[in-house]
Amino acid sequence: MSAFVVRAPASSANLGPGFDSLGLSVPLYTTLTVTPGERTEVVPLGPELEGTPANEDNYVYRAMLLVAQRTGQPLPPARVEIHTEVPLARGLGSSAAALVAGIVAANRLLGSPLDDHAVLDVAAREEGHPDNVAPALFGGIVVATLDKLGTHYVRLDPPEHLGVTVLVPDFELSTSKARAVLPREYSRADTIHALSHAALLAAALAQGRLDLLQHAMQDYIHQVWRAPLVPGLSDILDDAHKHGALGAALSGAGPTVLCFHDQRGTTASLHAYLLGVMKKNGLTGRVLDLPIDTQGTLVTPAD
Ligand SMILES: Nc1ncnc2c1ncn2[C@@H]1O[C@H](COP(=O)(O)OP(=O)(O)O)[C@@H](O)[C@H]1O
Ligand SMILES: N[C@@H](CCOP(=O)(O)O)C(=O)O
Repeated sequence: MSAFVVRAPASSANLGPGFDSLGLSVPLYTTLTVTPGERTEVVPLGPELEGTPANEDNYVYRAMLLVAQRTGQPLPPARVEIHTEVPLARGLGSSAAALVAGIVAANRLLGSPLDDHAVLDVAAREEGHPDNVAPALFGGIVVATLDKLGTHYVRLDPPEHLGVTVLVPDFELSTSKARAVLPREYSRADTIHALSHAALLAAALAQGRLDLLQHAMQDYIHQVWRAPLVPGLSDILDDAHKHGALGAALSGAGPTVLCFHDQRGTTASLHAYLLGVMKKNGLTGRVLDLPIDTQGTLVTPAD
């Protein structure tokens, strides 16, 4: 088998009330160059991956082994070079991109015994929720569930003109730490609020109802609990729409914050506002405008 490249995108999960069930992909990529050979080598490259293990403990390699376990076939030896543009532990799904890329690479090495749905199921079970891995695999916006019966999903093409602005602070927040602050139980009122807003948000995204996003993205399931971990988040959720955002949410478990914008307009005032909130809170970071990635994970021949 010749060498090949797997490219998996970053993702922004939850989008407010779609906790563990709704996400979209953005064009920042984790790339694996896989060269079948005599022995296994894991080679993390570039500054973002400094400190990640260069051996079989690497998260990408552990993801590859999941396919061997699922199929009962041993993983053929290969050199796996890993590069990523996704900032780690910022709420942009770096672990999901690494997981999906590893699973897709191993599946390819084994002659593709798993179809796309099975790849998603392996990834979602490992991650524990499907809202990052589904858009990382399929691109676009994905609504997904994971339960005892498996993983189910609907992929949506992004509405025309819908763009994303992300504020990526210069500090890490691990997903496990940001999950640990969530309550174990929710009131009936908060549950109904979340269900109705997540359903409205999915329908609004499906029909391109950009006018509904600001309202539909209201959430009391996770953002209120995580706000103390992300200085400035509450201000942005309350006020970003006054500066041109169509809606705002904590991206995944944070600390990145996502705003939607209309690509036909300018985001200059939104950028100035977001940078100002960061400065007011003594933080540094960057603001990026990104389209929504529609390709998901791609496999191509290596040069
Ligand atoms: N390309 C990669 N190679 C190896 N490990 C990775 C890679 N991307 C992410 N990881 C692992 O995932 C961790 C971040 O995962 P997580 O806390 O879920 O944050 P997020 O997925 O939001 O970036 C990193 O600290 C690292 O251990
Ligand atoms: N639904 C999860 C999403 C975590 O996303 P990540 O990009 O922070 O890994 C959660 O909110 O915990």
